[in-house]
Amino acid sequence: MDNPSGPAPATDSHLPMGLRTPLRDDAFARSDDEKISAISGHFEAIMRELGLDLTDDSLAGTPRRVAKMFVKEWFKGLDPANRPEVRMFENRYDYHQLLVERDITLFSCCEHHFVPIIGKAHVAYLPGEHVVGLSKLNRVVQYYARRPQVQERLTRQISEELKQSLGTDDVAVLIEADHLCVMSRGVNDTSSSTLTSEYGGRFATDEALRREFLRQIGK
Ligand SMILES: Nc1nc2c(ncn2[C@@H]2O[C@H](COP(=O)(O)OP(=O)(O)OP(=O)(O)O)[C@@H](O)[C@H]2O)c(=O)[nH]1
Ligand SMILES: [Zn+2]
Repeated sequence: MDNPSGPAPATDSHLPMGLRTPLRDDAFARSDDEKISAISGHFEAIMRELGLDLTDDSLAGTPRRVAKMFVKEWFKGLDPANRPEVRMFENRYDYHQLLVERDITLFSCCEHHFVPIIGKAHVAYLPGEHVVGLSKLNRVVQYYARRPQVQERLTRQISEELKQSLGTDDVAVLIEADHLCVMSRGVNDTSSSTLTSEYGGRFATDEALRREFLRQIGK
């Protein structure tokens, strides 16, 4: 959704300072279409500098394609207008055991190199008086993944959002991901992967519960 110019809610104002994605105050002063036009021009300059011929049929549309991909797909989680609404339902089933949403597809982008981070997120919580629609767990993961990220902050942002939305500290998040910046350049290591986790409430204190979560996600 485009933001008209004017004050917009600051991204992550609901999160503690240290967990917020660093953004300028005027981050949403321009509409998505204005950003796509500007980024397209900047990316065209990069391609020119690399010596590419922008009159080539196959390359001509690339600057705009990349700009659109950045604004509308890869980085759409920067815009608070895209923050998913997480509605809770009364726990009529009286279900209070572990609920695990595992193997959530995760596409993110390394904020140091602007190349993909690809992996899976596993999240769990202990339902109290309310339960959440399952897809909302996936949506929360996707919202925070679709930003320039480091895996540690992504893990904690998802955990904090779920604690607030679900109204409980009993939340677990584990992310396993491959960083293309490690695989395709620099150390060029294609076999290592990165695991991060955050355990809140009873997951932090109850080792048996944590073990059960890890067993259920196959760890
Ligand atoms: N902690 C953390 N580091 C990350 C993540 N993604 C990438 N990095 C690291 O960020 C670091 C950036 O370090 P620099 O030394 O400035 O960059 P570089 O010269 O490209 O480093 P090399 O990758 O070692 O070639 C690298 O070590 C990356 O592996 C992440 O999600 N979390
Ligand atoms: Zn990187």
